[in-house]
Amino acid sequence: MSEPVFPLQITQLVKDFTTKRALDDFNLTLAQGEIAALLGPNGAGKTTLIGCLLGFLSTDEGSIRLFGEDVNKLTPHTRNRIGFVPQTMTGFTWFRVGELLSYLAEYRPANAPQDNRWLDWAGLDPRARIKSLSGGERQRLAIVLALRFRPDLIVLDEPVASLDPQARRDFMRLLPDYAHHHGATVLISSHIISDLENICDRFVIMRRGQVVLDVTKLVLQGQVRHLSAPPPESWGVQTLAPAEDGGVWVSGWLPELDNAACQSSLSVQMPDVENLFLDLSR
Ligand SMILES: Nc1ncnc2c1ncn2[C@@H]1O[C@H](COP(=O)(O)OP(=O)(O)OP(=O)(O)O)[C@@H](O)[C@H]1O
Repeated sequence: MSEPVFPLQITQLVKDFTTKRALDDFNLTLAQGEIAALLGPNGAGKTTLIGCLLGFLSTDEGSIRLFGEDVNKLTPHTRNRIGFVPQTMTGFTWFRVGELLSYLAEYRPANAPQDNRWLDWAGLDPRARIKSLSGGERQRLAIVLALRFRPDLIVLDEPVASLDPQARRDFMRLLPDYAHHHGATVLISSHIISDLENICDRFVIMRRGQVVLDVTKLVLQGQVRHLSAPPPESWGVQTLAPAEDGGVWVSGWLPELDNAACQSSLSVQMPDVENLFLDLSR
Protein backbone atom coordinates (compact mmCIF):
# COMPACT_ATOMS: atom_id res chain seq x y z
CA MET A 1 0.00 0.00 0.00
CA SER A 2 1.32 3.46 -0.85
CA GLU A 3 2.18 5.99 1.86
CA PRO A 4 -0.38 8.77 2.42
CA VAL A 5 0.65 12.14 0.97
CA PHE A 6 0.32 14.93 3.52
CA PRO A 7 0.14 18.63 2.68
CA LEU A 8 2.86 19.19 5.26
CA GLN A 9 5.27 16.73 6.82
CA ILE A 10 8.19 17.94 8.93
CA THR A 11 10.44 15.27 10.37
CA GLN A 12 13.23 15.73 12.94
CA LEU A 13 13.97 19.24 11.75
CA VAL A 14 17.02 21.04 13.09
CA LYS A 15 17.90 24.65 12.27
CA ASP A 16 21.02 26.30 13.68
CA PHE A 17 21.93 29.95 13.49
CA THR A 18 25.55 30.82 14.26
CA THR A 19 25.12 30.97 18.01
CA LYS A 20 21.68 29.50 18.45
CA ARG A 21 19.72 26.30 17.76
CA ALA A 22 16.36 27.71 16.70
CA LEU A 23 14.64 24.40 15.83
CA ASP A 24 15.54 21.21 17.64
CA ASP A 25 14.10 17.88 16.48
CA PHE A 26 10.86 19.53 15.38
CA ASN A 27 8.14 17.22 14.06
CA LEU A 28 4.77 18.14 12.60
CA THR A 29 2.46 16.49 10.09
CA LEU A 30 -0.76 18.13 8.91
CA ALA A 31 -3.50 16.18 7.17
CA GLN A 32 -5.66 17.66 4.45
CA GLY A 33 -8.26 20.08 5.83
CA GLU A 34 -6.68 20.59 9.25
CA ILE A 35 -6.56 24.12 10.63
CA ALA A 36 -3.65 24.20 13.02
CA ALA A 37 -2.51 26.97 15.35
CA LEU A 38 1.23 27.40 15.79
CA LEU A 39 1.71 28.93 19.24
CA GLY A 40 4.84 29.88 21.12
CA PRO A 41 6.32 32.73 23.13
CA ASN A 42 8.67 35.27 21.53
CA GLY A 43 11.77 33.51 20.24
CA ALA A 44 10.18 30.03 20.30
CA GLY A 45 11.05 29.50 16.63
CA LYS A 46 7.73 30.05 14.83
CA THR A 47 9.02 32.40 12.15
CA THR A 48 12.13 30.26 11.66
CA LEU A 49 9.94 27.19 11.23
CA ILE A 50 7.78 28.97 8.67
CA GLY A 51 10.88 30.23 6.85
CA CYS A 52 12.21 26.66 6.65
CA LEU A 53 8.96 25.07 5.56
CA LEU A 54 8.58 27.56 2.73
CA GLY A 55 12.17 27.02 1.61
CA PHE A 56 13.28 30.57 2.49
CA LEU A 57 15.77 29.29 5.07
CA SER A 58 18.18 26.39 4.77
CA THR A 59 17.94 23.58 7.31
CA ASP A 60 20.64 21.59 9.06
CA GLU A 61 18.98 18.22 9.67
CA GLY A 62 15.67 16.51 9.04
CA SER A 63 13.23 16.78 6.17
CA ILE A 64 10.31 18.92 5.03
CA ARG A 65 7.86 17.56 2.49
CA LEU A 66 4.98 19.52 1.00
CA PHE A 67 2.41 17.39 -0.80
CA GLY A 68 5.02 14.65 -0.81
CA GLU A 69 7.77 16.74 -2.45
CA ASP A 70 11.03 17.89 -0.88
CA VAL A 71 10.65 21.58 -0.03
CA ASN A 72 13.81 22.41 -1.99
CA LYS A 73 12.65 20.62 -5.13
CA LEU A 74 9.04 21.69 -5.45
CA THR A 75 7.47 21.48 -8.88
CA PRO A 76 5.80 24.70 -10.13
CA HIS A 77 2.42 22.96 -9.74
CA THR A 78 3.03 22.27 -6.06
CA ARG A 79 4.50 25.74 -5.49
CA ASN A 80 1.23 27.18 -6.83
CA ARG A 81 -0.71 25.15 -4.27
CA ILE A 82 0.88 27.04 -1.38
CA GLY A 83 -0.21 30.44 -0.11
CA PHE A 84 1.90 32.39 2.36
CA VAL A 85 0.82 35.44 4.36
CA PRO A 86 3.86 37.12 6.00
CA GLN A 87 3.81 39.32 9.10
CA THR A 88 4.28 42.41 6.95
CA MET A 89 4.33 42.86 3.21
CA THR A 90 7.42 44.49 1.72
CA GLY A 91 8.38 45.24 -1.88
CA PHE A 92 6.35 46.07 -4.99
CA THR A 93 6.03 49.64 -3.70
CA TRP A 94 6.12 51.20 -7.20
CA PHE A 95 3.02 49.26 -8.34
CA ARG A 96 -0.59 50.26 -8.04
CA VAL A 97 -2.80 47.63 -6.38
CA GLY A 98 -4.58 46.67 -9.61
CA GLU A 99 -1.31 46.54 -11.57
CA LEU A 100 0.27 44.18 -9.04
CA LEU A 101 -2.75 41.87 -9.05
CA SER A 102 -2.67 41.71 -12.87
CA TYR A 103 1.11 41.30 -12.97
CA LEU A 104 1.12 38.37 -10.56
CA ALA A 105 -1.87 36.77 -12.28
CA GLU A 106 0.31 36.42 -15.41
CA TYR A 107 2.37 33.83 -13.56
CA ARG A 108 -0.70 31.61 -13.16
CA PRO A 109 -2.35 29.44 -15.80
CA ALA A 110 -5.10 31.39 -17.61
CA ASN A 111 -7.77 29.05 -16.24
CA ALA A 112 -6.45 29.01 -12.66
CA PRO A 113 -9.43 29.01 -10.27
CA GLN A 114 -9.82 32.17 -8.21
CA ASP A 115 -11.68 33.07 -5.06
CA ASN A 116 -12.76 36.69 -5.18
CA ARG A 117 -14.09 36.88 -1.64
CA TRP A 118 -10.67 38.09 -0.51
CA LEU A 119 -10.73 41.04 -2.89
CA ASP A 120 -14.20 41.94 -1.63
CA TRP A 121 -13.06 41.61 1.96
CA ALA A 122 -9.92 43.74 1.40
CA GLY A 123 -11.86 46.60 -0.19
CA LEU A 124 -8.72 48.12 -1.71
CA ASP A 125 -8.77 50.79 -4.39
CA PRO A 126 -7.09 49.21 -7.45
CA ARG A 127 -5.67 52.64 -8.37
CA ALA A 128 -3.93 53.13 -5.01
CA ARG A 129 -0.13 53.04 -5.05
CA ILE A 130 1.23 50.37 -2.77
CA LYS A 131 3.74 52.77 -1.24
CA SER A 132 0.83 54.95 -0.09
CA LEU A 133 -1.10 52.12 1.61
CA SER A 134 -1.30 52.02 5.40
CA GLY A 135 0.21 49.06 7.26
CA GLY A 136 -3.19 47.41 7.64
CA GLU A 137 -4.05 47.97 3.97
CA ARG A 138 -0.77 46.40 2.91
CA GLN A 139 -1.57 43.43 5.10
CA ARG A 140 -4.96 43.09 3.43
CA LEU A 141 -3.17 43.09 0.09
CA ALA A 142 -0.73 40.42 1.31
CA ILE A 143 -3.71 38.25 2.27
CA VAL A 144 -5.35 38.75 -1.13
CA LEU A 145 -2.11 37.87 -2.93
CA ALA A 146 -1.66 34.71 -0.89
CA LEU A 147 -5.23 33.41 -1.01
CA ARG A 148 -6.74 34.63 -4.25
CA PHE A 149 -5.64 31.66 -6.33
CA ARG A 150 -7.14 29.11 -3.98
CA PRO A 151 -4.10 27.53 -2.33
CA ASP A 152 -4.43 24.06 -0.83
CA LEU A 153 -1.90 24.79 1.92
CA ILE A 154 -1.99 28.18 3.63
CA VAL A 155 0.77 29.32 5.96
CA LEU A 156 0.17 32.52 7.90
CA ASP A 157 2.73 34.22 10.14
CA GLU A 158 1.01 36.68 12.49
CA PRO A 159 -1.40 37.72 9.74
CA VAL A 160 -3.78 39.94 11.70
CA ALA A 161 -1.59 42.04 14.01
CA SER A 162 -2.00 45.19 11.88
CA LEU A 163 -5.67 44.70 10.91
CA ASP A 164 -8.39 46.79 12.53
CA PRO A 165 -10.88 44.88 14.74
CA GLN A 166 -13.58 44.62 12.08
CA ALA A 167 -11.17 43.42 9.38
CA ARG A 168 -9.62 40.97 11.82
CA ARG A 169 -12.97 39.58 12.86
CA ASP A 170 -14.15 39.23 9.26
CA PHE A 171 -10.89 37.59 8.25
CA MET A 172 -11.12 35.12 11.10
CA ARG A 173 -14.60 34.16 9.91
CA LEU A 174 -13.65 33.92 6.26
CA LEU A 175 -10.52 31.84 6.75
CA PRO A 176 -12.18 28.70 8.20
CA ASP A 177 -15.08 29.07 5.73
CA TYR A 178 -12.57 29.12 2.90
CA ALA A 179 -10.60 26.18 4.31
CA HIS A 180 -13.70 24.02 4.83
CA HIS A 181 -15.12 24.90 1.44
CA HIS A 182 -11.94 24.09 -0.50
CA GLY A 183 -10.56 21.39 1.82
CA ALA A 184 -7.46 23.54 2.37
CA THR A 185 -4.94 22.93 5.13
CA VAL A 186 -3.97 25.89 7.31
CA LEU A 187 -1.03 26.56 9.63
CA ILE A 188 -1.47 29.90 11.39
CA SER A 189 0.80 31.56 13.91
CA SER A 190 -0.60 34.35 16.07
CA HIS A 191 -0.25 35.72 19.58
CA ILE A 192 -3.99 36.46 19.67
CA ILE A 193 -4.97 33.10 21.08
CA SER A 194 -8.67 33.88 21.44
CA ASP A 195 -8.87 34.19 17.64
CA LEU A 196 -7.21 30.84 17.13
CA GLU A 197 -9.23 29.08 19.78
CA ASN A 198 -12.35 29.71 17.72
CA ILE A 199 -11.12 28.65 14.30
CA CYS A 200 -8.46 25.97 14.84
CA ASP A 201 -9.03 22.26 15.27
CA ARG A 202 -5.47 21.60 16.38
CA PHE A 203 -3.00 23.42 18.63
CA VAL A 204 0.75 23.04 18.30
CA ILE A 205 2.57 24.75 21.16
CA MET A 206 6.30 25.18 20.77
CA ARG A 207 9.03 26.42 23.05
CA ARG A 208 12.76 26.72 22.45
CA GLY A 209 12.47 25.17 19.02
CA GLN A 210 10.55 22.08 20.09
CA VAL A 211 6.91 20.98 20.22
CA VAL A 212 5.76 20.89 23.85
CA LEU A 213 2.14 20.03 23.09
CA ASP A 214 0.43 18.98 19.87
CA VAL A 215 -3.24 18.37 20.52
CA THR A 216 -6.50 18.41 18.57
CA LYS A 217 -9.43 20.44 19.85
CA LEU A 218 -11.33 17.20 20.45
CA VAL A 219 -8.58 15.77 22.65
CA LEU A 220 -8.15 19.10 24.39
CA GLN A 221 -11.82 19.28 25.29
CA GLY A 222 -12.18 15.57 26.05
CA GLN A 223 -8.96 14.71 27.85
CA VAL A 224 -7.16 17.78 29.15
CA ARG A 225 -8.17 19.33 32.44
CA HIS A 226 -6.98 21.88 34.96
CA LEU A 227 -6.95 20.48 38.50
CA SER A 228 -6.68 22.64 41.59
CA ALA A 229 -3.90 20.42 42.97
CA PRO A 230 -1.79 17.48 41.74
CA PRO A 231 -3.89 14.28 41.47
CA PRO A 232 -3.09 11.02 43.28
CA GLU A 233 -0.85 8.69 41.26
CA SER A 234 -3.58 6.04 41.28
CA TRP A 235 -5.61 8.12 38.78
CA GLY A 236 -3.04 7.30 36.14
CA VAL A 237 -3.26 10.66 34.38
CA GLN A 238 -0.38 12.37 32.67
CA THR A 239 0.82 15.68 34.12
CA LEU A 240 1.36 18.23 31.35
CA ALA A 241 2.54 21.24 33.32
CA PRO A 242 2.16 22.99 36.65
CA ALA A 243 -0.29 25.89 36.49
CA GLU A 244 0.55 29.39 37.68
CA ASP A 245 -2.31 29.35 40.20
CA GLY A 246 -0.83 26.36 42.07
CA GLY A 247 -2.93 23.80 40.18
CA VAL A 248 -1.80 21.42 37.50
CA TRP A 249 -2.65 20.58 33.89
CA VAL A 250 -3.33 16.91 33.28
CA SER A 251 -4.36 14.70 30.42
CA GLY A 252 -6.30 11.52 30.95
CA TRP A 253 -9.26 9.47 29.87
CA LEU A 254 -12.64 10.99 30.68
CA PRO A 255 -15.18 10.60 32.25
CA GLU A 256 -12.96 8.65 34.65
CA LEU A 257 -10.97 11.77 35.38
CA ASP A 258 -14.04 13.92 36.04
CA ASN A 259 -15.62 11.17 38.19
CA ALA A 260 -12.45 10.79 40.20
CA ALA A 261 -12.29 14.54 40.76
CA CYS A 262 -15.93 14.62 41.87
CA GLN A 263 -15.16 12.06 44.57
CA SER A 264 -12.23 14.04 45.93
CA SER A 265 -11.74 17.59 47.07
CA LEU A 266 -10.02 18.62 43.82
CA SER A 267 -11.76 21.04 41.52
CA VAL A 268 -11.60 20.22 37.84
CA GLN A 269 -11.96 22.73 35.01
CA MET A 270 -12.18 22.56 31.26
CA PRO A 271 -9.06 23.88 29.53
CA ASP A 272 -8.78 27.27 27.96
CA VAL A 273 -6.01 27.43 25.41
CA GLU A 274 -4.56 30.73 26.56
CA ASN A 275 -3.94 29.65 30.16
CA LEU A 276 -2.66 26.25 29.07
CA PHE A 277 -0.35 27.97 26.58
CA LEU A 278 0.97 30.41 29.20
CA ASP A 279 1.67 27.60 31.67
CA LEU A 280 3.36 25.43 29.04
CA SER A 281 5.45 28.38 27.86
CA ARG A 282 7.08 29.02 31.21
N1 LIG B 1 19.08 35.27 11.54
C1 LIG B 1 19.20 34.88 12.80
N2 LIG B 1 20.42 34.77 13.37
C2 LIG B 1 20.55 34.34 14.65
N3 LIG B 1 19.53 33.99 15.45
C3 LIG B 1 18.30 34.08 14.93
C4 LIG B 1 18.07 34.53 13.60
N4 LIG B 1 16.73 34.50 13.37
C5 LIG B 1 16.17 34.07 14.53
N5 LIG B 1 17.11 33.81 15.45
C6 LIG B 1 16.87 33.31 16.81
O1 LIG B 1 16.13 32.11 16.71
C7 LIG B 1 15.14 32.05 17.75
C8 LIG B 1 13.78 31.85 17.11
O2 LIG B 1 13.41 33.06 16.46
P1 LIG B 1 12.01 33.22 15.70
O3 LIG B 1 12.02 34.55 15.05
O4 LIG B 1 11.81 32.03 14.86
O5 LIG B 1 11.00 33.20 16.93
P2 LIG B 1 9.42 33.46 16.94
O6 LIG B 1 8.81 32.31 17.67
O7 LIG B 1 8.95 33.72 15.56
O8 LIG B 1 9.33 34.76 17.84
P3 LIG B 1 8.28 36.01 17.80
O9 LIG B 1 7.02 35.51 18.47
O10 LIG B 1 8.99 37.01 18.64
O11 LIG B 1 8.09 36.45 16.39
C9 LIG B 1 15.26 33.35 18.53
O12 LIG B 1 16.03 33.11 19.70
C10 LIG B 1 16.00 34.28 17.61
O13 LIG B 1 16.79 35.19 18.34
